[in-house]
Amino acid sequence: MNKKNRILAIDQGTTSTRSIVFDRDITALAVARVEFAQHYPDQGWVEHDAEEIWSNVLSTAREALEKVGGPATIAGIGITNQRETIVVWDRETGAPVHRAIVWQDRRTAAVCARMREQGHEALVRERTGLLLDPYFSATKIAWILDNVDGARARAEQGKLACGTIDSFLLWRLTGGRVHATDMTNAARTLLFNIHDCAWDDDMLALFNVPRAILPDVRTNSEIFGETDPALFGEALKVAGMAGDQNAAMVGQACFRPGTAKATYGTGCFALLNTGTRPVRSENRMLTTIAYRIGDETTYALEGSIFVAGAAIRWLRDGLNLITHASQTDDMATRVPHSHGVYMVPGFVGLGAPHWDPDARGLICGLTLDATAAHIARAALESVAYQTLDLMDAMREDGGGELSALRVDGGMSVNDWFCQFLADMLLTPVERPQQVETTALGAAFLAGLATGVWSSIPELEGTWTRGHLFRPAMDKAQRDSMVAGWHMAVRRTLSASVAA
Ligand SMILES: Nc1ncnc2c1ncn2[C@@H]1O[C@H](COP(=O)(O)OP(=O)(O)O)[C@@H](O)[C@H]1O
Ligand SMILES: O=P(O)(O)OC[C@H](O)CO
Repeated sequence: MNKKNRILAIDQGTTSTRSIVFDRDITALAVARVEFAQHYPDQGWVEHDAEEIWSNVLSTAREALEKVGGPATIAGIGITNQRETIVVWDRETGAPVHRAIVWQDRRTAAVCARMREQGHEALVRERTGLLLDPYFSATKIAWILDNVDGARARAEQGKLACGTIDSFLLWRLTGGRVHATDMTNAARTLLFNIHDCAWDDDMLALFNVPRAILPDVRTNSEIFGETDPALFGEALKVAGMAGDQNAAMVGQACFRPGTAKATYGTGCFALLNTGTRPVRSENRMLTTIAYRIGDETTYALEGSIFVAGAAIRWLRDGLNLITHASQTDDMATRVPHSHGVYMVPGFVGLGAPHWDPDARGLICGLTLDATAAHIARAALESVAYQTLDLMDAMREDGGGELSALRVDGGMSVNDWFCQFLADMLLTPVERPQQVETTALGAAFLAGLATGVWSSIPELEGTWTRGHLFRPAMDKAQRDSMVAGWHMAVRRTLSASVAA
C-alpha cells in the first residue's frame, strides 16, 4: 500500500494562516493555526508583512507535520490563499520590496475612477471578467512600482518578481526556484485574459505592469515544484494551488453547473458554477475562473462582499462590545427582532453589486431602547442581506433558482446567522460536516495530482451535509426587513454611485 496518502494543505487567509493534514477520508488529522498582524498605515490602506506570513506558514506547516509524525506519509502540498493581495520581491535576495498590499486596500480608488472616466472599463470587463475597482491586483502592483525607490527600473530589468500570496509562498517553499501562480489567482489581477487563459498584453500596457515581473500561470492541479528539503526534512511536491474562494468551491464539491457556495471569512464570496462557459453579468457580478483541472476550464459568476466576519471582528476590536465572535449567536437569539436597527458594513467601501469604494459604514434606526444585542444582531443580519443582494443579481443573470446554498468559513459556524440567511434567501442553506472546505479544496487539488484521489466523482462522494437550515420566517415580515435594508444601503452610497 502507498504510504504517501495524506495531503498537507496550507490555507493563508486574510487574518490567519492554517496548516492542516488531511487523510484520504477527509479527516483533518492535524491542524495548526496562527493569526497575524493587520497594518492600517493610512485611511483605507491595508497591508500585511509578507515575511510574517512566510514565517507563519513555515511554523504552522511544521507543527501540523510534527503532529502526524513527520512528512513520511505526505503525498503533496496544496496551497490556497487570500486572493488579489500582492507581493513584489527581489529575485536575488527573495526580500519583499514593500509590505503586501491587501485586497481590502483602497489606495488606488482614484486611479480606478480615472480609468473608468477614460472609458476603459468595457475592455477590462471583456478580457478579464472583472471591473475597475481597487480590490484587484493590477493597480496595487503599479502603485508599488511607482512608489518604492527604483522599483520600476528594477522591474523592467527583470530584477523583481511579483505575485499573489500563493506565488510568493511557492517561491519561498521551492527555495526561489519556481515563480508560478495558478489560473484562479491570475484571474484576479486584471491582467489575465480569462478566455485565452494567458496574460493579456493590452491589459499589461493599460495598467503599466512589465511582463518580466509576472509568474508563469499553471492549472490548479499539477506538480508546481518541490520544496527545499531543508524546510521539512525531505522534499515535498507542491501539487495544487488555488485562490481560497475557488478552493472552497472545490472543497464544497460544487463541480456541477448551477451549484453555488458562499464562504464567510473576513469577507464573503459567493461563487456560482456556470460550467465551461464564461457568463457575462448584467448586474455587476464578476466572471471568473472557478478552477482549471487538466484541459478543462470551469467558470463562475462571483459576488464579492468585502466585510462579513470583519464586521463581527469590529464589534470585538473596534467597539469592545464582545470578547469572542461566537457571543453574537446568543446575543442575536436574545432579542426577538432587530428593532429597526440596521448596520451597513461599508468599512472599506462596498463591493458587489454596488462597487462603491467611497461608500462608508453606517448604523441606523437607533432609539434609546436599542442595546448591544441589537447592534450585534444587525451586524449578522447585514451579512445575510448582502448575500441576498448577490443571489438576486445572479438569478437575474440567468443563474436560475438555487436548490440550496452551501456555506462555510469562520462565520458559518454561527447557527443563528445560517438560519437568518435561509430566511432571507428563501433558499435552504447547507453546512457541510467538514467546514474547513478551503483547505480541503486545496488538498483535493493536490491529491488529484498525486493520486491520493482519482477523479472528481470520487471527490463529490466525500461531501456530507452537517446541517440544513430551511427558510422559516413569515414572508411579509421578511419582505419588510429586506425593504428596510435597501433603504439603509441607499444612505451609505457615495453621490456618484447613488446617482
Ligand atoms: N461564531 C461566529 N459568529 C460570527 N462570526 C464569527 C464566528 N466565529 C468566527 N467569526 C468570524 O469569522 C472570521 C474568521 O473566519 P476565517 O474563515 O478564519 O477568516 P479568514 O480566512 O478571512 O481569515 C472572523 O472575522 C470572525 O469575526
Ligand atoms: O481571507 P478570506 O477568506 O476573507 O478571503 C479573501 C478573498 O480571497 C479576497 O478575494
